[in-house]
Amino acid sequence: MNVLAPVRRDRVIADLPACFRKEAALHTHPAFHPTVASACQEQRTGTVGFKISKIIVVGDLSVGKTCLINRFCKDTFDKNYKATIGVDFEMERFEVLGVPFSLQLWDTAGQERFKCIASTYYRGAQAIVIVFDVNDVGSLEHTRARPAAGDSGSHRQWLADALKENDPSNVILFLVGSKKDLITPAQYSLMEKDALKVAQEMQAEYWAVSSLTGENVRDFFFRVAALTFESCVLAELERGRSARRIGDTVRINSNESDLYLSTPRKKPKCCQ
Ligand SMILES: Nc1nc2c(ncn2[C@@H]2O[C@H](COP(=O)(O)OP(=O)(O)OP(=O)(O)O)[C@@H](O)[C@H]2O)c(=O)[nH]1
Ligand SMILES: [Mg+2]
Repeated sequence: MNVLAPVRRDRVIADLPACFRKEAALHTHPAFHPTVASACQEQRTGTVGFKISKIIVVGDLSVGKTCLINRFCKDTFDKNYKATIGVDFEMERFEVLGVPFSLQLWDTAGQERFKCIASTYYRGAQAIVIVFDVNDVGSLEHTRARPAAGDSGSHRQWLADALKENDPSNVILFLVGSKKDLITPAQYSLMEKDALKVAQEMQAEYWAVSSLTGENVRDFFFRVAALTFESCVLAELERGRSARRIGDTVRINSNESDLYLSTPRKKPKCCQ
């Protein structure tokens, strides 16, 4: 796809999309960070408009990573399982607060035998999306390294593996429960308690989606685009400032409603 193609009208983000659950959100601000909003208004976003941000999507085999990307990018759904071999990617262009912003969505293989190919593409991600199936508690356990009691065998450790190739303090994380259409509301509420705990431990933002019905898919990717954009602009501004004031400490993001972004990410327990 030509990255210079015009931005589709339905990829224009003028307001910060809301989080899914405030208990596990990257932040709960009602609007874009004021510094980001004014930088965009004054066209001081530096190279952000020319960059392509890499988003990697990881998780167990058959949890629905490919379907999630296809629902958003192509508005299609295939009920037949076709394993991803290695990796695949889709490009999506947005316009956020008037600034062009491109995301490269990397769809990786969940199957163990293709994982070594896929993991070579993990490097340089701005955001990591870790997908599990809300109907399969094992796939939630496999998102982090620590095995559940009594769970034996190989553990895929999606978070730890993806973080190994990236700077944990500069990457934003999303934990996504898929196939929400296959679970009853009662079962879902029970499962969500565990998922929120895992998301909090990872310092990830939690979402639950269905690629079959499309529920929350567009809202989720808009939130990914908006938060990745916000973090890119803040990083760009910080770089500009520190270049001008070498030796000065510049703190541009401090507010109590930031649940995760104002504190550097600790190494997750699973990596210790
Ligand atoms: N009911 C339902 N089925 C889904 C949903 N998402 C995916 N599936 C089905 O789950 C199976 C696996 O989906 P994929 O998207 O191929 O899974 P994947 O995570 O990409 O798998 P790998 O490429 O092997 O890692 C397919 O049969 C899909 O039709 C969903 O939201 N609802
Ligand atoms: Mg796939």
